[in-house]
Amino acid sequence: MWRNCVRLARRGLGRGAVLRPDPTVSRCGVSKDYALPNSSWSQGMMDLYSRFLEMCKDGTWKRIPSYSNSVDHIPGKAFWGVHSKYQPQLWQTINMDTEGVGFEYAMFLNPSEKRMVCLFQPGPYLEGPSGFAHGGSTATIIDSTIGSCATFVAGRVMTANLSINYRNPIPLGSVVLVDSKVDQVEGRKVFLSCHVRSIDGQTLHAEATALFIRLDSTKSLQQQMSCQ
Ligand SMILES: CCCCC/C=C\C/C=C\C/C=C\C/C=C\CCCC(=O)SCCNC(=O)CCNC(=O)[C@H](O)C(C)(C)COP(=O)(O)OP(=O)(O)OC[C@H]1O[C@@H](n2cnc3c(N)ncnc32)[C@H](O)[C@@H]1OP(=O)(O)O
Repeated sequence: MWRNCVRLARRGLGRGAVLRPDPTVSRCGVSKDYALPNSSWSQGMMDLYSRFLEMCKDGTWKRIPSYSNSVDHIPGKAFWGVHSKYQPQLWQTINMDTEGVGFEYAMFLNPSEKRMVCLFQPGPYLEGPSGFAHGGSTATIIDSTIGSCATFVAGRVMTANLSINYRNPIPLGSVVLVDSKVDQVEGRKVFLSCHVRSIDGQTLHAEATALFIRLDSTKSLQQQMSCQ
């Protein structure tokens, strides 16, 4: 909002002027795709990213952009925009304006396999044990990847259960592949699983299972979340 105001001011609009939204600016800030290469990405991250981009060419995989103001870019049934106050600013959690310090990532969807992968390079702000990623940051990237996969098949979902086994710590600055897939859909329940591996596939860092519940369309998100 503050950045919107600054922009309007820069466009020379004073008090009383009719304010038309700048299409490049959302309610929540300037639209920016955070899941694009930047100078903090290691060669390993770049190589993996290029490999997935290559696999996008025949349509098997799709790159998922990441804006902090909307999740409506996830293909499929996703649509969150109706709940204005609670419109998810999901990626605010993981998108940081300083490159390289937090979550550097890119997601790719394989629609026919109902599979979402995330290339993830954790930065120094995510430190838990000295030199390694905090388990909570690993949980966040797993939840975000699995959640995006669940969103693709079921639309508006929330995590009901997330179970993670941490097998090997993730060194800060390394690159791992978070690989998630839908195992089963039963009514409103979406069961998924996920593996986090080093890019050479030799190290299993974590494995997870999750249950996501599609939100009841007859209830508002506010009712469902018991707030207001
Ligand atoms: C401010 C809004 C921001 C929301 C952001 C969320 C998503 C972002 C948007 C798009 C997604 C894009 C990408 C996704 C990326 C990341 C996702 C992050 C998601 C989160 O970070 S999200 C925060 C943590 N998450 C919670 O804060 C949930 C708190 N919770 C609840 O809000 C309710 O609990 C809810 C809605 C889950 C269910 O409530 P409900 O009323 O709709 O459904 P109900 O309780 O009737 O359950 C129906 C059937 O599921 C079974 N069931 C339910 N829970 C179970 C469990 N834990 N274990 C085993 N079975 C379970 C029941 O037993 C019944 O089964 P049956 O039908 O067989 O009887």
